[in-house]
Amino acid sequence: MSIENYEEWVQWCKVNLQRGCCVEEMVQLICKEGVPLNYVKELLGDDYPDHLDFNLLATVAITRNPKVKKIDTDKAQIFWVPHFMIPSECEQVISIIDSKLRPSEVTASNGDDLFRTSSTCYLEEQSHPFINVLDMRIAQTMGLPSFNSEPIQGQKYDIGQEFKAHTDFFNAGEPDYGRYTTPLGQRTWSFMVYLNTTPKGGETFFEKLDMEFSPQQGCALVWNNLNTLGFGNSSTLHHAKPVLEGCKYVITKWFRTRSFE
Ligand SMILES: O=C(O)CCC(=O)C(=O)O
Ligand SMILES: [Fe+2]
Repeated sequence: MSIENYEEWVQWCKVNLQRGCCVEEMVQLICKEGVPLNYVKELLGDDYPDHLDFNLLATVAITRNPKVKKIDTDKAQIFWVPHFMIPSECEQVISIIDSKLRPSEVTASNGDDLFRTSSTCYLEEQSHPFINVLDMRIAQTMGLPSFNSEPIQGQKYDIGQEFKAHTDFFNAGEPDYGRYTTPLGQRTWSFMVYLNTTPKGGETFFEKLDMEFSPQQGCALVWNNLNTLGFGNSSTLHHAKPVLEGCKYVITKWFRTRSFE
């Protein structure tokens, strides 16, 4: 082992493990200090979580499915799934969402009340037989187990409503990181389905890639929020642009690292 401050890192790991700190957050913080991953694994020994295989995560089934379109960029893994749901399925989910809606919340308030103005609801698997079918279809398409992913979330945007530029992963070092990542771990892949074709506006805009996607009924937009070291990929910054005409309905499912265990 030949990194600077080795003994200090050993102590730091010991103290923070004893304090019950989130190991994933520790891994990210040590990596951020420039310590290579193989040393981080050595420092944490048996406490290094085996489920953190981000290379495996980057090669899950959806990345190898010929019916899925890979978006042409080397900065992020983004996929477009045409006809993931048929129109009657979309209509059915829209009516379930309409019966459950409440205004959306953001995970950490940033002081901007207009940051996310859509309405939201959770669609737990047991809430409706079709939601269970959908949950399994999403997991199968991803090639990831659905347990330890978040329940499907439904959202509706009316005219003028949006979700300003944000990333879906949680930032290590931020005050609520531990709370958000316990017990499911970091967010990995985002799987979003457009339930209707919005006549104008409502595009999902990846500003760092200068790419945007218009809501098309039944199509899914899917992206990996992490890079192969497990860090949040800042190129996945995205903005759900304001709806200009009609409305927009989406469902989203976020997978988490602990689904690997
Ligand atoms: O509605 C969209 O286009 C994106 C939604 C989104 O980014 C989210 O819910 O995290
Ligand atoms: Fe998002």
